[in-house]
Amino acid sequence: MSLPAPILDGLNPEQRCAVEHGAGPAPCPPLLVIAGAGSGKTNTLAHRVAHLVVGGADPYRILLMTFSRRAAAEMTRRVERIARKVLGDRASALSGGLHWAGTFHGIGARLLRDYAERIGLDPGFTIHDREDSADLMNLVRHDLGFSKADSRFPAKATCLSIYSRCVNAGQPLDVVLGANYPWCAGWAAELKQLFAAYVEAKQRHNVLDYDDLLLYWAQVMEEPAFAEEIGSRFDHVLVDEYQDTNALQARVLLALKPNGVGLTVVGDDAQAIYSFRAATVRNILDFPKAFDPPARVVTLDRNYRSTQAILSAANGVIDLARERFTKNLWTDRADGARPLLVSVRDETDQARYIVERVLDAREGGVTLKQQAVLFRTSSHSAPLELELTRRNIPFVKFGGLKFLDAAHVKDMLALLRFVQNPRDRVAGFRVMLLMQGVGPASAQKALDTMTAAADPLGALTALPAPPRAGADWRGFVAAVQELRSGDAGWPAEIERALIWYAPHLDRIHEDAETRKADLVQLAQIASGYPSRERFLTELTLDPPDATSDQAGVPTLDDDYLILSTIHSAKGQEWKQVFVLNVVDGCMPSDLGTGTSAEIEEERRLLYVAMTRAKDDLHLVVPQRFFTHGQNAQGDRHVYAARTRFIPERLLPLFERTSWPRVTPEAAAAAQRGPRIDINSRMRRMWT
Ligand SMILES: Nc1ncnc2c1ncn2[C@@H]1O[C@H](COP(=O)(O)OP(=O)(O)OP(=O)(O)O)[C@@H](O)[C@H]1O
Repeated sequence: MSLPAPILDGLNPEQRCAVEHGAGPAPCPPLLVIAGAGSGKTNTLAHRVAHLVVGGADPYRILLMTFSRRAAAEMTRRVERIARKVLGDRASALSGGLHWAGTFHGIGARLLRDYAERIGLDPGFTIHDREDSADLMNLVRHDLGFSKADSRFPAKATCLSIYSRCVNAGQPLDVVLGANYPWCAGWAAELKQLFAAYVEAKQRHNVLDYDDLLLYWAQVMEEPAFAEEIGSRFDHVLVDEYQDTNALQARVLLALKPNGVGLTVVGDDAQAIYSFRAATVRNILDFPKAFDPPARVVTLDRNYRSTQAILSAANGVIDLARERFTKNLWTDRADGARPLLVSVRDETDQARYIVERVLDAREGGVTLKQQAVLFRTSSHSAPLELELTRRNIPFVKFGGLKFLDAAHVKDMLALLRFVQNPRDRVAGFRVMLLMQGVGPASAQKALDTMTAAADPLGALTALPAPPRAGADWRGFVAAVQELRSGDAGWPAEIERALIWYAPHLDRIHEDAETRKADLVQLAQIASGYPSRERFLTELTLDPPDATSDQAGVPTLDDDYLILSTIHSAKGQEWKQVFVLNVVDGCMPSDLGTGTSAEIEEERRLLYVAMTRAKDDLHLVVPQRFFTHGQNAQGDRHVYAARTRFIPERLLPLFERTSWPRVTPEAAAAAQRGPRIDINSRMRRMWT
């Protein structure tokens, strides 16, 4: 059975090729779909999966890997909708969604837990996010004596980045230092020692970091027996956003399906924006020839999203890229207005301009949610956030401070993680220090005893309370025991955890009440997961990333403007899009102009931002920026130039304007009224 004609007819010939590829009883050869921006990639992939299911593929044997959990959920929903149209109630196999849909890291975590016993891992392992990993790195760095005040040893975050790049890019330390961290090259021997000790510490504490999820998975796949066994669990493996995967992910993928049978990858090299995480566009470029015969390549270059005028400008920008593989996009949508290149005086005017335009559009029937403001770096939106708050315009921001980064949310999660895995030292340390009378030394001592014991919780219970902690300590031990027993059940145990945490929250934070609202939200999120373990794993791997000026994200019925970093805007579209600070220094970012590869990535970022717009696109260019480190009325500023990615020769693709407009009436008014001879006054000053 295949998708019926009315469903397939909605697809263009190339999309249909991608959907129907490999249908039938013969093994399905590998497929690469090069999908330009707005060319219906998500739609096509969803139809392909639905087509497979309708054709008889077992949904439990389909592995779908996307860039975020949100994307996986969206894809599953679409697949279900399409399959249900065809199969009706018989689509019930899909009722729980696709069983194996998620991110590379999430799927890795699940498989590692499944195979934990056989690969020598304790299945109760917990996962460290970047901040926890940096904390543990710091602990180890300190233990080795590298953190002495007089040494210029790299900071913990730098150490972690270096480690992470070695692991993800699969490159030796000296290569990574030479290419990416030349200022740290003198520390190669110490860094090696540090990383070895870091790995040992993770194993002692029974924790894995993000990179381990891929690294361990890749190592498991090196063993032919495991590779065969894991690969044979899936008939089809599909990967979205393949341009943003790294060398390790490609290794895992090729080990899962060495001959490429059942493998589909989708991506767009023009939208590769994650090389700072060691993603490599080579994965997508080298994919076809990894197989013999090479993978089939289907290119989607018809864009359904933007007007021709917006596409022409975006094509113009990406045409100047040094190296390009995909073709220019085309559309049969009407021309539309050229994107605006708007010159404003400074960031304050930029904010005012946007607010004015956003409200105009809303008057014209475009809801706030259909409009988005995009920026290179989270901090760029600060003046706009102020203006929006002042004007009472609700907004939700993506890609900035994460909900989970808030100290109180981290405290609660640390407690749950410690309960899940009492050897998790970073979690234990954080929780213990919340109590009055427990300092670093007594926490260290308690954790050392636990680490050395076969039964760490038994050891904790047997420990005497630190002298000044008394009742607090006993309450803590009782809470940990109770939570560990699982008597309250999940998610009710969150309430129990809160009972323990609330008095500490009240004591530590003046704004405890507002913070409690976040914890209520955390409890709500928790109720969406079947167990403590799944909650902790999924939340660490793909944290909710919206923060708003209010406590909590507005409900779905509310209308709100979207603010987002360009990275977080990936895969989305809006009717009207504003891009902030389209100037050199912000785009390309000062931080990203080291190498020509970095500059190329910044160019692609602008391209990604521009291709999010359906009807109206505004690129805003403030003329000057106030410098930091002066009082509010200070007037020190620097002048900025339009981004180098829009040179003179591209200007005809844009409509240039400045704001606020000087109207003829205002100009005429300046000509009327009293007159003075300013020149003679100046001369008189010296006579
Ligand atoms: N065959 C089609 N006919 C009409 N509209 C389509 C078709 N395919 C896709 N679209 C529309 O095109 C728009 C872009 O689709 P989608 O979001 O899947 O693009 P994408 O390729 O994932 O984009 P990007 O890579 O830029 O995020 C959507 O509004 C979608 O409904």
